[in-house]
Amino acid sequence: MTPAVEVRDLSVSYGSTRALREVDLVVRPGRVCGVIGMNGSGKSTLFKALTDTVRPDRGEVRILGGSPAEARRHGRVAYVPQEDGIDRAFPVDVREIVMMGRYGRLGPTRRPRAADHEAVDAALERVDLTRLARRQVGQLSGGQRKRAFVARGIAQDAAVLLLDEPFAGVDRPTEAAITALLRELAAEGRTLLVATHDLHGLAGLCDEAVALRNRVVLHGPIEHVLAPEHLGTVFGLDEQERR
Ligand SMILES: Nc1ncnc2c1ncn2[C@@H]1O[C@H](COP(=O)(O)OP(=O)(O)OP(=O)(O)O)[C@@H](O)[C@H]1O
Repeated sequence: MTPAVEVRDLSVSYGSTRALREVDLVVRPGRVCGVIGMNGSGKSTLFKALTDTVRPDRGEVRILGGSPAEARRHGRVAYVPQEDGIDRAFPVDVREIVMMGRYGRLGPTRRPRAADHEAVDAALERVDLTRLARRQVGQLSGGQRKRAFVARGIAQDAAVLLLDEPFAGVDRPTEAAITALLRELAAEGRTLLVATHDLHGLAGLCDEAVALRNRVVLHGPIEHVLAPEHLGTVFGLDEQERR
């Protein structure tokens, strides 16, 4: 089976800062993989490599067997940001955010067709935001905004979703609702990578996890990575103790 995500010997730097070194990672379709590590451990850089927004020093990245540029062009990969990067004062509503997931499919007129509107309606329904479809994005709660961006990925029909801190700032019921939704997406065969520095909530969401400290320090089933004896490896406590 072609892996959903395949990273071989990937190294990325920003000037003299080596953000990722010699990373190998294979994630099969339909899996939810946590990408865990402290601030600065390279999680965002890995996502940038998967979305073709950073140039690696060396190594190879494949999304469903193709290059990240192809995956991006065909809308196979969607990014669900932690902070949405949209000015809260910017006049855009939930429906328009979700419609952005269809942009890659719109013709030269950029005018959405019936199929695009239907896909947006279905995505809104799925994340339970139908009733807030015309709400300005600046007037949403953090949890609602996250769901709007997950809906954008659903409308895009992306096979691979990259989620940045999906539980940051959301309450427990919202966390449970987001977890259930993400598990459903995985059950449909989509692949999810979930970046976080917080281990909370991962056990119920992820099948597996990779721990980064600018390189892969651990990768395996979620219960293995979260085992108490591995926390030192995941967070680098073993190195601190040796100092
Ligand atoms: N544009 C940039 N220019 C220079 N250095 C950068 C840039 N982006 C990231 N870095 C550095 O690369 C390393 C990895 O950063 P990255 O953002 O990938 O980590 P992260 O795990 O996503 O962190 P966080 O949890 O804080 O978001 C860090 O040392 C960071 O300071």
